[in-house]
Amino acid sequence: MALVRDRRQLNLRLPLTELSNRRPRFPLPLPLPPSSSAAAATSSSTAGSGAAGTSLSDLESLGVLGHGNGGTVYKALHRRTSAVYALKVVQADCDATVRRQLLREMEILRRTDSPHVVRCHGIFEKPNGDIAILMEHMDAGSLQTLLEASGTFSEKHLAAVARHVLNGLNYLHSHKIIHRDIKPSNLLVNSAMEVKIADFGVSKIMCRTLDACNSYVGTCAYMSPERFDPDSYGGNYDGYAGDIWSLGLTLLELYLGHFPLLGPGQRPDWATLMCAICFGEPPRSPDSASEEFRNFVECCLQKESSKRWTPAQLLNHPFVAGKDPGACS
Ligand SMILES: Nc1ncnc2c1ncn2[C@@H]1O[C@H](COP(=O)(O)OP(=O)(O)OP(=O)(O)O)[C@@H](O)[C@H]1O
Repeated sequence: MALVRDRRQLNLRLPLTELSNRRPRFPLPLPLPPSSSAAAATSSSTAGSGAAGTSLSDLESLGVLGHGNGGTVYKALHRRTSAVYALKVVQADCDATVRRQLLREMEILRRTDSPHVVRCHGIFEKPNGDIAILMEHMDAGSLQTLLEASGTFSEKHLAAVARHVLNGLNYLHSHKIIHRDIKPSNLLVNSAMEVKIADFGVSKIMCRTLDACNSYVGTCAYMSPERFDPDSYGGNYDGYAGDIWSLGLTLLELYLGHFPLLGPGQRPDWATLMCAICFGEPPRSPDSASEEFRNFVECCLQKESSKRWTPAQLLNHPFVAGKDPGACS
């Protein structure tokens, strides 16, 4: 687990292109997510009070769930209903990169309504300009924290994890959204052991089916070869297939208990990762894994992006298909 901790301490996230210093105001009124459950809260340009009657002042902080690049996520109690939420607060004076990620995240959360994607219940702007995103609380942490606690995942557990994430990716991709940062810490888990996709700060909404998707953003360790080195792969690439590569690496990491492209204890750095991803053979499951799991991982970790299976195809793969469709307990 030391490796995992080491890796998290390194800045493997690639910077977004800096915006100009001119800071646009957030577009108001802030959009509501489409879900009916969004009625739990709404947004406003003033004190965050909305049509459904919920305001930020109805929420009480129960503590900090974590800190991200741009903000702090609080566990928040809705006093009237006793419902518990996660409230992500990004300060008004955040830098341009964080602001841009926040706008992306807000836009995607506004569009998504799926049981496999962390649900947004409202977006508020506080009077001081801070932005607060009210989300469903995923009370069992992330796959990263579960991995650190358990060491490795069983194949049965992994099949359930894979099914949940594939359903989420199937939903996102069918809505032309590419996540671009699938990794254990962005896959959140609740006490029903449902796994949901979170953190859309570097995601992209494709305007047309064949849009190029060559922005160099995300966490480089989980990047597909064609994203890491687009020139060698003809420039543009299929970003949807990039999410599948990241999923394959994630599942293999959960199986092995360490990041698959590096040996246990090996310190990750940019050059090592670059060589492993672009010049090495894709990582494969060890002999101890079942044939089904080995083949599933191989279907995800194809260097040639066109050979990677789609989420719909993978949902029919024997590793996940036909098994207990329940949660990943
Ligand atoms: N809906 C949620 N329920 C429970 N915990 C959450 C929720 N959303 C985020 N968290 C936790 O809060 C912490 C910060 O999350 P946030 O999305 O701000 O950043 P991050 O994904 O960790 O990092 P970065 O901003 O660098 O991508 C993480 O530890 C995450 O697990």
